[in-house]
Amino acid sequence: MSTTEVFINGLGLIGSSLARAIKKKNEEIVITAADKDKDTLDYAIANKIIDRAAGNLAAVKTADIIILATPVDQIVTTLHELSKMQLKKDAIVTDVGSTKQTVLKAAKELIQPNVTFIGGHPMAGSHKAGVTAGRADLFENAFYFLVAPKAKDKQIEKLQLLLQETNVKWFEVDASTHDKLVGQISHLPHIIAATLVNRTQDEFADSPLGMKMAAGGFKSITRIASSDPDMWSAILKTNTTILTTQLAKYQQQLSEVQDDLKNGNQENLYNLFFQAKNSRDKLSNQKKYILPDFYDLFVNIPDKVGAIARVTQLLACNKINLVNLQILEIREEIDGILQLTFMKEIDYEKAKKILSGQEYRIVKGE
Ligand SMILES: NC(=O)C1=CN([C@@H]2O[C@H](COP(=O)(O)OP(=O)(O)OC[C@H]3O[C@@H](n4cnc5c(N)ncnc54)[C@H](O)[C@@H]3O)[C@@H](O)[C@H]2O)C=CC1
Ligand SMILES: O=C(O)C(=O)Cc1ccc(O)cc1
Repeated sequence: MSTTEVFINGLGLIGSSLARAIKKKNEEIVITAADKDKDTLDYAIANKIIDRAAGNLAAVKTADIIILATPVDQIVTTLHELSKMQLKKDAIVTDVGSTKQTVLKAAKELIQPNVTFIGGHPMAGSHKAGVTAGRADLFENAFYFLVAPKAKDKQIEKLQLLLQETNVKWFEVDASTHDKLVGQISHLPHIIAATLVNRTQDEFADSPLGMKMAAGGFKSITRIASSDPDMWSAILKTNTTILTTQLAKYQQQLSEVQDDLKNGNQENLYNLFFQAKNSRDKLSNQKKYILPDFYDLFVNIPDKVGAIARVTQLLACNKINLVNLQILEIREEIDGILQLTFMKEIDYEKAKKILSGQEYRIVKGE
């Protein structure tokens, strides 16, 4: 039997996590990937996440399974491009985009004989992005939507077998139901988190200390505001009608709270929190389908040339695997704060010990 070939377009958090899961189960499957970012492909080759890096879509021609894992507007563009290319007989094209109606509409152009489109959407991820944040167990126990009006059972099973190592819970649904559901539980919360952060920032425009005093509650409700703007603006663009309605209903609830406050309606205000607590407590009691933890360490960086390079060098020399690095504050003549993100607690602990033994001060994460 010939080796299965997989082509992945977009090797960020989701694309690379799927690649890792595929390789974990079947090392012999050949994975070719394309990404607009060359460093991403270099990293993936160096870390054996994929076998071949492609400069364009040409290699899709020999692929048995094509996975589209770019921001959702780019998935639509790629589907238009694929519809003009000759794909392999019996090829399966799938995607991981967060909206499905727009994607399914574009996929209708894939009318080649024996080519099947299966819309997909894993309901797990993170506010972290990029190939370095991906992991084989990212989707463990998460729901994975399938929207496949034209696919036969055999083809769906083929995709499920390829992604078996992800250990997801498959859930077949139609595109419109999908977009309404994720609009309410995922897209609307991202809009609320982003607007809350911006509103609060505006409120404290003249007193930056206010924002710095934010406590646990503000941080947990706004965690997802750290998500990638490219990805989220693309999601909103492809779920506009549904989100407009959902936002209007949400605004209505906010207005009711405002009225209750103005009128001193304590009973309504009590019920607001009582009902919400009941529903939210039930959610917490469900089995944990949630995101894997990352470990963030915040380090004060002296205002010296090469100080950041020395941190990464120290970590590399001690074989500490860093998944993300972000400069949080850097102003002239003021020390900067570097946010170092680790996937494993052991890496985080080692880094903390090594850096605090040097000239660095751990400012958060102790
Ligand atoms: N991040 C999350 O939690 C989840 C994201 N999704 C969906 O998965 C898709 C990918 O998201 P992530 O992996 O999180 O984003 P990401 O930003 O980590 O990765 C996207 C990758 O696509 C590449 N890319 C962008 N435009 C491209 C183009 N035109 N051609 C080739 N490569 C291109 C980027 O360089 C990047 O490596 C999106 O459609 C998103 O809606 C689905 C479930 C969860
Ligand atoms: O980080 C979070 O809380 C998420 O909500 C992850 C996520 C982001 C986008 C999706 O389409 C599905 C899941």
